[in-house]
Amino acid sequence: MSALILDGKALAQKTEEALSVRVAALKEKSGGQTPILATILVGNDPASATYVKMKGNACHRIGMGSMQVELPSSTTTEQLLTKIEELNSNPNVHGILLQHPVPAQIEERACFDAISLEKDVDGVTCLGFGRMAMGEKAYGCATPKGIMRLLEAYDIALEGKDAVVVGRSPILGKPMAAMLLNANATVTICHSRTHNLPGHILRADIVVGAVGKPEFIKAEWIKNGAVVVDAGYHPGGVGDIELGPLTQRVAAYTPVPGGVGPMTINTLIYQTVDSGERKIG
Ligand SMILES: Nc1nc2c(c(=O)[nH]1)N[C@@H](CN(C=O)c1ccc(C(=O)N[C@@H](CCC(=O)O)C(=O)O)cc1)CN2
Repeated sequence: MSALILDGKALAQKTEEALSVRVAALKEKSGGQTPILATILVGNDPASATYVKMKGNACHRIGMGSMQVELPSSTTTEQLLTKIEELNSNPNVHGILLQHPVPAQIEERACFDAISLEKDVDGVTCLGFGRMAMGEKAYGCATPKGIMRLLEAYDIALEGKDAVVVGRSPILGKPMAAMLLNANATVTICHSRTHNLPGHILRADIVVGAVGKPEFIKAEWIKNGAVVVDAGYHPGGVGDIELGPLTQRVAAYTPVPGGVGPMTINTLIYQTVDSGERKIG
């Protein structure tokens, strides 16, 4: 059996074409206004700098504006909150992205939650999470929402399926589980204290690797015919799941790179275009 490749890179590229059309229409209608995403990078973590740059490039490709805010590693929570408030009240800004992680002295949760709901296009606020989990309108958290969009594009059935999410972080594992539950999957969340992790994963029709540890989830723990989603990306181009032997015996899988990562950025800009249309259009 040869598995279906859930190609996030191709889907993101295709979606960008449609987003460019929407941005151009908005620009025409408003006499030149486009949605604008404000990105905030605190400190000098090279990976974070790369991701923020990739987000700015994606905005540029679809003709949308971006505003890059760069703050030093010594930034305090209060200083960051002041900057977020400034962006909340700037009518030209339609989405705000605070790149995670921030330096240790900053209360990241307080800063995420300071982002106004209408500009929370990265889906990181408690309010947005709560609304999403309750089935109310809110922008989804970028990576899990990107995964849901990818599964939908490839017609992967979720209803009644056993889904196991490995990882419980606030911007990945927890919202992923809530989104799968909203799609009527039967969801198990596994984490560092889970007993018999292989046993849980072996039952899964859908496995989501969201632990942030290279090849932590072993191929032998995954049953034949499962759908494998890997949200990890580590040096050497490996994810959280040991993929190699699986490609011949699972139903579908996300490649690393080129699977979940591009959908994270695509979902961020997709939701910023939505936000821009609400304000400008
Ligand atoms: N505020 C946020 N912070 C972080 C998020 C997030 O969604 N919101 N996610 C991650 C990092 N991340 C985006 O910020 C991200 C990671 C990886 C990729 C990606 O496209 N990776 C490529 C490979 C990388 C490359 O080509 O250099 C891939 O998988 O194909 C995009 C976004 C943590 N922080």
